[in-house]
Formats: sequence, structure tokens, C-alpha cells
Amino acid sequence: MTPGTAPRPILRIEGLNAHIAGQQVVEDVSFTVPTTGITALLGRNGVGKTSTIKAIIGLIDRSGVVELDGVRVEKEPTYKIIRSGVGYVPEDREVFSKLTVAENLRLAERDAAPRRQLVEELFPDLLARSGQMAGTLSGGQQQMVSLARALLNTNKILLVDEPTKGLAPKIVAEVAETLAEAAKTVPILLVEQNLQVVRQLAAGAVVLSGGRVVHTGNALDFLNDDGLTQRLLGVSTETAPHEKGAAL
Ligand SMILES: Nc1ncnc2c1ncn2[C@@H]1O[C@H](COP(=O)(O)OP(=O)(O)OP(=O)(O)O)[C@@H](O)[C@H]1O
Repeated sequence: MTPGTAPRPILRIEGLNAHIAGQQVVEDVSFTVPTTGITALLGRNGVGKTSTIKAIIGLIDRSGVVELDGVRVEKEPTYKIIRSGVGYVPEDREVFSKLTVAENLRLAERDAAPRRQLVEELFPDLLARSGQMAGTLSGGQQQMVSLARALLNTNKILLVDEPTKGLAPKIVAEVAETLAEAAKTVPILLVEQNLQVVRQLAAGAVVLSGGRVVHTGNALDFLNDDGLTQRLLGVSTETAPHEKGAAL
């Protein structure tokens, strides 16, 4: 990047390709994530959003450039990419169900000085449930454990995959609120199907279709373009700003 131009992104993906079971699921994907705020990774079911996230951290075979804070990391194993400052919150939450909330959090502590106070402030409910087996938590509470684990460490970026999936509207609002708070301290690449949450949180949007990037730009501009959202997501967003609580 030429000095004096746009600030360096925290994450730069270029020409990313990935295959699962012989099928190309990520095809020549290029985009950047800025150093602040939330960037939404959008698209219909099965277009490769989760695969893109997994490819970034090397959980599936891939080729292409993955640059974190100016450093190429695509040749590194997953654990080193994570250690270099990537917090991953997977779609299925992956809490240790037979361990308590406190144990789940302790296991995630990577830094010498984990940010326990921040986590306690953001998740008072988890503090109250620290002795409860994580497997007995509700879906929303498990999502909070998963987010809390990523926030305990100081990361350069969080990759958060469908955090509101399957949650009741009230809990969706709580998760969205937590993500907004988290985004004050760390940039987030967010896979999210709930467009009202995207509208509330995201500054930028990257839209995938058939494993390829088909649109990038300002998230609100995208969501306000009904024709574009119809074409790329198959949903109308026309009524979204007026219908509080409407699921899209
Ligand atoms: N383990 C797997 N085995 C075979 N095919 C897979 C596997 N995982 C994903 N795929 C396929 O890869 C493609 C991309 O899937 P991916 O989960 O990345 O999409 P997505 O955009 O995240 O979808 P969703 O919004 O439904 O979660 C899909 O066609 C999916 O069927």
C-alpha cells in the first residue's frame, strides 16, 4: 500500500480460494476490514460466509493472501494466526458443555493479563452463573460465553459467525448490544443473517454469492437499496427502518 493513502486495514484478504470435499466454496475472494467498527459479511444460505471465515484462519484448505495488520499469515498454522490476535467466535458456539462457565472462560485466557474486568462488566449474567455447567445454559447464554472467551484476550480482530442464530428477539437485542460494546475495543468481521442487527451495527458490508464477492461498500447504503438486497440476499429491506422488531 502506498504511504499517505487510506489507512492500512486490520485484515486484508486477496484472491482467497478454498475447497471443501472437492467443491470450491470460496472463489477469488478479496476484501479488507478496517481497523475500527463492524464489517458485515453477508449473503444467502450456503454462499460461503462460514467457509470464508474458516479459510481466513486456515481451518479449511485454502490459497491466497491473508494479511493481518500488515503481516502475511497465510502460511502460519491456525493456532499461530489465532495467537497473533484473531478472536474466533464460531457459529455453533463450541462451549465445553461439561465445564462450568468459569472454567470455560479460564481455558480461553491467552494473555498474561486477561481482560476479566471488561468481561465481568459486559456479561454480569455470566458472573452470576460462573459455577453453572455451560451445557445447561440457554443458547443466548452460551453465545455470551463464546463472545466472552474471545473478549478476554486483546485481539486485533474478532471473527464472529452468526451470533444471533436461533435466539429469541430479546436475546438477539442483548447480543447485538454486546457486540456494539465489544466493537468499541476491537474491529469485528461479522457474519449475520438478521439484517436489522446488521443495520444497527455494521459500517461496511461485503456480500458473497456463489463463493464470490459480489458487492462491497457502506452497509446502510446497501441495506437501503431494496433492489440490490432483493437481488443479492433475496429479501426486501424496504420496511425495515419503520417496523421496529421486524425480522428480515
Ligand atoms: N463439511 C462440509 N462438507 C461438504 N460441503 C460443505 C461442508 N461445509 C460447507 N459445505 C458447503 O460449502 C458451501 C458453503 O457453505 P458455508 O457454510 O460456508 O455457507 P454459509 O454462507 O456460511 O451458509 P449459512 O448462511 O447457511 O450458514 C455450501 O454449499 C455448503 O453446502
